[in-house]
Amino acid sequence: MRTAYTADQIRAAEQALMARLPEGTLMQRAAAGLAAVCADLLGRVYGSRVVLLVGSGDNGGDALYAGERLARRGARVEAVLAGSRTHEAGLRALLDAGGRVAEATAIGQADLIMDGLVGIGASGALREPYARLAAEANAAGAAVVAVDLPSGVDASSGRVAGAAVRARVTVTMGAYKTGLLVDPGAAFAGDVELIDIGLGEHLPDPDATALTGRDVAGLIPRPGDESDKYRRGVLGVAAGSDLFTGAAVLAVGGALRGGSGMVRYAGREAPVAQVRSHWPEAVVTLLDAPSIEHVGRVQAWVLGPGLGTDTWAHELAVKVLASDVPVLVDADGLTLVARDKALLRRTAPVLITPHAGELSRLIGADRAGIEAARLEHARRAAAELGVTVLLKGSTTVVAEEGRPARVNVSGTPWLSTGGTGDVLSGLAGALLAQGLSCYDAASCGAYLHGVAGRLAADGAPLTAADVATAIPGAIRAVTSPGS
Ligand SMILES: NC(=O)C1=CN([C@@H]2O[C@H](COP(=O)(O)OP(=O)(O)OC[C@H]3O[C@@H](n4cnc5c(N)ncnc54)[C@H](O)[C@@H]3O)[C@@H](O)[C@H]2O)[C@@H](O)CC1
Ligand SMILES: Nc1ncnc2c1ncn2[C@@H]1O[C@H](COP(=O)(O)OP(=O)(O)O)[C@@H](O)[C@H]1O
Ligand SMILES: [K+]
Repeated sequence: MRTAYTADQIRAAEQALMARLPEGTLMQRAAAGLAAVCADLLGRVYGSRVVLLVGSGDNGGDALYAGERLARRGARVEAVLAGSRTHEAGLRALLDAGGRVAEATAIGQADLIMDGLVGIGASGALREPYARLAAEANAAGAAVVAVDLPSGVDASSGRVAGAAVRARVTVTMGAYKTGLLVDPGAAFAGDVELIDIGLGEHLPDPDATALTGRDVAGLIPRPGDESDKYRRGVLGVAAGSDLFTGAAVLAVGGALRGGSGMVRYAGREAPVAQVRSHWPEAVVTLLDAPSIEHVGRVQAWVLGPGLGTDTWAHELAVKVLASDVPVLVDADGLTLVARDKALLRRTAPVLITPHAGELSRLIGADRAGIEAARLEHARRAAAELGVTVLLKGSTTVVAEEGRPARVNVSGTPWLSTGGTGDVLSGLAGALLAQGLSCYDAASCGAYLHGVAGRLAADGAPLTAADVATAIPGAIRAVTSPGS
């Protein structure tokens, strides 16, 4: 599991560690790791041109000491001093090693640019001349290596309030910062290399985590010798309408690949006909009234994809949410509960799976604001609504009160096509039906959905149905990697 921390958490851990070490030790560890990554990127250090963008704090200090190391190996290292102050000892070390101070025009000549403008000490949007230097570095065409995090990205949230450095690689010190895992920040970070500076035992519980394939493999159930279809969990799907039949087909498609023992589909005439013809495996109930009385026992429900928002759909939502099993609410189900939030007050768990637009209706925030601060809004929704939230988008965030947010980056932008969300709701619902908590079902579902998206796309457009088809391959990839 990748663990990530806020700037305050990192700072506190650093202070605890620093108190036990001779002054400057941590910065030398950071600089050594940073110089090694830069040397790798350069291939040949001797004769290469390296430009350091140096801010007034210790982030600039890291850059200067790393620059010193590269200069000692024969690189031509130039420091652009952006702040009103400069880390003095670092600058002296660089100059002693043959580096020099240069104007910003040097940026255009660089083979590699090191962004040491600001790190975890930053506050607010980049000020001048930092913002201009960030833009020049982005325009230069050289590989940009961000020190600790790309300047302009908020370490704790991933917010980008103005100009920001777009890094090829970010060399982060001691531990991941939450803002490196969450968009928009994550998109600026490039590949993130973690340098161990010994913070380990001083770190508190993480602010956010990201599951790895191995974590997912450890969490998802596998059938045992004694399994039967009922014991493996039965999922109910209440989705689709006469207008939107595809959503029902896709949600059931995702559900059938998610490992539950059985999928029961309940709906109106048109989606029932479609689900029957696509999925002989599903047990289908044609509802002549909005009731789940005759559907049979299930261990969890998926409610909402393509369901419509009319009175009939509302009545069905009321019945599903009145059940005593976990319910995943998606799409039109979210519109229904946004109108009538009392529906969410139930004793069994609720997992909601909105995209930013759907979440905006639920918590009265605007969509762009949610996309700019995904973590904050997912957490706020979890707290206000008392549910687990899976916020979809370029980075998926799973938030639940009292637990670190889980961030998922296994996906691909090819997933941004109609219907993939319906597949996700079926898949995550199937995991709920197998007994996973909302938190685990959401984060494992998002992870597998992302991997399935990658497998389905393989560099070209995909359809939502392709994603559903690729789910078993994704499960195989995490449970038996290399096979
Ligand atoms: N303290 C240590 O021993 C270690 C520090 N480390 C490095 O030190 C960094 C933190 O250093 P600092 O606490 O000195 O802080 P930073 O170097 O991140 O930035 C603080 C400086 O930037 C200025 N600043 C803040 N926001 C700004 C903005 N929006 N626009 C322009 N200027 C802005 C401030 O005036 C301040 O002078 C870490 O990110 C990491 O790179 C690491 O080397 C690990 C060890
Ligand atoms: N840029 C992106 N990168 C990775 N995944 C994405 C991106 N955009 C969307 N997705 C994923 O694609 C799916 C889209 O779901 P959703 O918005 O509900 O679409 P629909 O309602 O058409 O099914 C979600 O799982 C989301 O996280
Ligand atoms: K930086």
